[in-house]
Amino acid sequence: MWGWMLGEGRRVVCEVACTRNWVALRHMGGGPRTFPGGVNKWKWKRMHEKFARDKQKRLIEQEKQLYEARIRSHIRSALSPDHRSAAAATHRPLSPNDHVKALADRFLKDGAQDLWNTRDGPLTPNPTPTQNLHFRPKHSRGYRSVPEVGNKRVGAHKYRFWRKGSDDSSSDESESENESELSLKTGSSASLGEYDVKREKRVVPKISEEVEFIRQELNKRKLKQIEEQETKEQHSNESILSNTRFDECGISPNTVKALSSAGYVHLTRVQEASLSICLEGLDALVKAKTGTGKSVAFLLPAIETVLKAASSNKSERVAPIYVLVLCPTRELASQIAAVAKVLLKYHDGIGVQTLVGGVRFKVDLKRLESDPCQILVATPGRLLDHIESKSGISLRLMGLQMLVLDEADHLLDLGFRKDVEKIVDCLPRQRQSLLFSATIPKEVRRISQLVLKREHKYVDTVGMGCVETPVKVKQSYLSAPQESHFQLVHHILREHILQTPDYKVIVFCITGMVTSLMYNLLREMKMNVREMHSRKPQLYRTRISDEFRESKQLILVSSDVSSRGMNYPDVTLVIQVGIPSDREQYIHRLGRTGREDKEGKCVLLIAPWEEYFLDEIKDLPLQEFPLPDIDPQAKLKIENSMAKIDNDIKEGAYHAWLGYYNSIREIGREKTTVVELANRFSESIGLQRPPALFRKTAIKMGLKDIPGIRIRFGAQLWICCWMTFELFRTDFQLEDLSYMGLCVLTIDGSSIFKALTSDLNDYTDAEPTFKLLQGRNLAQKRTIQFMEFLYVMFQGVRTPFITDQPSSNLLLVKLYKILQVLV
Ligand SMILES: Nc1ncnc2c1ncn2[C@@H]1O[C@H](COP(=O)(O)OP(=O)(O)OP(=O)(O)O)[C@@H](O)[C@H]1O
Repeated sequence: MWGWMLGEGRRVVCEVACTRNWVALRHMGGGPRTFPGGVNKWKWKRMHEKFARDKQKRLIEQEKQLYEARIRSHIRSALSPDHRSAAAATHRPLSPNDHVKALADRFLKDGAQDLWNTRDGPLTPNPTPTQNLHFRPKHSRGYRSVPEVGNKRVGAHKYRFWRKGSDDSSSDESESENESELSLKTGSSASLGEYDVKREKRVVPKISEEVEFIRQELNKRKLKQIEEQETKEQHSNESILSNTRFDECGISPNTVKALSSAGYVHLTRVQEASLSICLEGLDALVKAKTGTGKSVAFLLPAIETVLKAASSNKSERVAPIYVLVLCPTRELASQIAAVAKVLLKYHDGIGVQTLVGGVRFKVDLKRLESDPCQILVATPGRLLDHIESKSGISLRLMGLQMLVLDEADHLLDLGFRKDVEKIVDCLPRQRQSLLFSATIPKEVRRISQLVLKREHKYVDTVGMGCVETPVKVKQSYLSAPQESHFQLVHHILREHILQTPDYKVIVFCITGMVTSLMYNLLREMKMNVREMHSRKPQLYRTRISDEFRESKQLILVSSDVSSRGMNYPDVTLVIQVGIPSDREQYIHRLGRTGREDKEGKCVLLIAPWEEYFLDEIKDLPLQEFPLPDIDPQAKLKIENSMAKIDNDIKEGAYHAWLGYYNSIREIGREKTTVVELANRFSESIGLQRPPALFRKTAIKMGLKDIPGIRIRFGAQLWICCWMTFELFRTDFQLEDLSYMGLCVLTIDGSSIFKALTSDLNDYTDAEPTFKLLQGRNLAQKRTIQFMEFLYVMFQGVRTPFITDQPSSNLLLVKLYKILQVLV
C-alpha cells in the first residue's frame, strides 16, 4: 500500500515536474521532449503548422465562395429589373427565398422556357388550366412552365424549337419553323442577352465523290512536293560545314592560327551549334552524326578552359589537370590527343597526355611528371587504376574544370558505367561536363544525369525523325546462309577492289577470335589485309592503326575496337559480318565510311535467322543486296585456304561465336538452336567436330545439358594468378572480356586480381587459354581464396606470371601445386 502510494506520489511529482519543465522549456524556446500523444517537438510543430495551413485554406475557400455569390447576385440584380434595386443596392447575396422568387419570376416571363433545366421537372403542361400566373411558393414545383391562354400555350413555339421531339411535335410544323426562326433572332427576354442565344448548327453541304477525289489528289500532290523539298533541303543541309568562321567565334587567336594551318576555316554544324554553349560554361549533351567533327567541338572549349584556368591559377604547387576526356578505346584516346596537339600548336606550355592500357604503369607516371599535361585523355580502366593506386593523379584532378565523355552512350553503358561512376566520384563537383556521341538512346539521356547537371543543354544536330546515318553512305544488307559468309565476304571484296582502285575497307566481325579467323583466311587468299582486335599487343595495334590511317588499297579486319570514333580517312566500304550488338553499334561501324560528307558503302551480311535485326534499323535506308553467284573455283580456293588455318584459331573462333550469340537475348534464349547453329559454324570452318567446352563454362553459359555440346573432361585445373599491373592493368572491352574469359575481381579495392583456368597442358606448351569466371560458385570462392593467398605471398612482385616464356609457365605449374595443397 505504502509502496503503491509512494509510487503514485512519485509519478504525480514527476508529472508536475514534467509540466513545469515543459512550460519552462517553452519559455526558453526549447520546449519539452515529448508532447501529448507521445509526439516529439518537431512533429508537434509540424502538426500545428498543418492545422494552421488547413484553417487558412478553409477561410480562403469561404471567402472565395462569398465573393462568387456576391458576383452572381450582382449579375442577377443587373438582369432582373425587379431586383436591380434591392440586390444591386446592397451587393449582398440573395436570401434563399428571394433567390427562388427571382427564379420563378424569370421563368414566368414570356419566352423564358429556354432557361428550363431538365432536372427542374417535366415540361409537359399542367393538366389543370389556370390563368393565375402569379408565383405560388408552396407549390413551386407544380406551376406550369408554359402558361396557357385558352387552349393555346403562350410561347409554346419557342419551347418547341428547343425541345424537338417533345409531345408538341405533332403541331403544325410550318408554323413552328417560322416561329422558331423568330425565336432564334429575338431570344428570350429573360435570357442572358446574346450569350444565351443558341445558334443553329451549320449544315455541311454534301460533297460529291468526284470533288472528294480531286481534293485527295491535290493533297497527295502537295504532300509529295513538300517531301521533295524537304529531301532537297536535307541534302543541301547535309554539308557538315557551317558558314561561321573560326575567327568569328571568340576563341583564342593562337587556336584560330593552328586551325587555319590545319586547313580548318569554317566550323562544322555541330561545332557551331555547341561551341557557344560550351564556352558559356554550361553542361551539354551533344548528338551529331559520325564524322562531323565532334572531337574539335569539345577540344576548342577545352583549350579555352585551360587558358582561363591557367591565367587565374599561377601559384599551384601540383600542376592541376584542368580537362579530362574519357573515351572507350586506346586508339581513340591517341587520336583525340593527336587532334588536341594540332590545336595546341601555338600554345606554349599547354600539353595533352594519354592514360591508356597496354602501357607500363611506370612509363605513365614518368610521362605525367615530366611533360606538361593540363588536358588528359584517358580510357576509364587505366585512369581508375591510377586513381586507386594513389599515384598522385587524384590530387591533380582536384583542380579539374571540365569533364568530357566522348562516345558518351558507350561509356554510360553497362560495360563502363561502374568505372565512369567511380571516376566521377573522385572529381570536383564544381565542373563543366560535356557528353558527345553520334547515338544517344533514351536510356542514356536518362542516366546522363549521373554526370551532367540537371539544367544541362541538349544539342541535337541530327534532328528528330531524321536519318541518323550519313546520307551519302549507300547501305545494303545481304541475307545468306551462314556457311557461305566467308565466300561472300571474299566475293564482295573482290568486286569492290575491281570497281574502286583506291579502295580502303573495314570488315567488322563479331568477336576478336572470329576477326582473327577472317584475317587468316583473307591473308591465305592473298589479299592485302591487316587485323585489329584486343588480343593483339598494344604496340601492334598502334602500328596497324597508324598504317591504316595513312594507307590506301588496304583491308582492315577488325573487332568492335575500331567501331567507335576512329577517324580513318577515305574508307570506301564497310562490311559488317553478323549482326552487331545493337542498333547503335551498327550506326558507329557504318560511320567509319562517309566521313566529312564523303561517299561510302556499307554492307550488312547476315544469316536468315539474324533477319530480326533488320527491324531495329528499319528506319535507315537499307536496300537488299543482290545475292551474288559465287564462282565454284573461288569456293574451292576458300575451302583450301580455310583448311590451312591453325585449328587453335578455329576452335577459339567457335567458342567466341557461341559465346557471342548465346549472349544475345533474341538468339541465346533458344539454347538448342544456338548450339545447332554454332555446330554448323564449326563445320563450315572445317572443324571435324565441335570443340569441347569446359564443364564450368558450359554450366555458366546454360549449355551443359544441351544436345550437341561437348564437355571437356580430364584434369580440370584452376590456376589463379595475381597479374602484375604491367601485364594486365588494361582497359579491356566487354567484348575482350567475353572473348578472353578474363574475370576481374577486386578484393581489397586497390588491387586487381585476374583469374584464369585452363588445362595444365595448355600452360606448358602453348599460350594460356582463358576462361570466363562468373557467378558465386564454389570454384570462384576457391579462386578468391587462392588469389588472396597469392596476394599475400607475392605482394610487391612485379614480374608477370604468365608470359610466352616457358620458364614463367613453369612457375604456374608450381603455383598449381601450392593450390592443390591449399584448396
Ligand atoms: N571545322 C572543320 N573543318 C573541316 N574539317 C573538320 C573540321 N572539324 C573536324 N574536321 C574533320 O572531320 C573529320 C571527322 O572528325 P571527328 O573524328 O571529330 O568526327 P566525329 O564526329 O567525332 O566522328 P565519330 O562520331 O565517328 O567519332 C576529321 O577528319 C576532322 O579533321
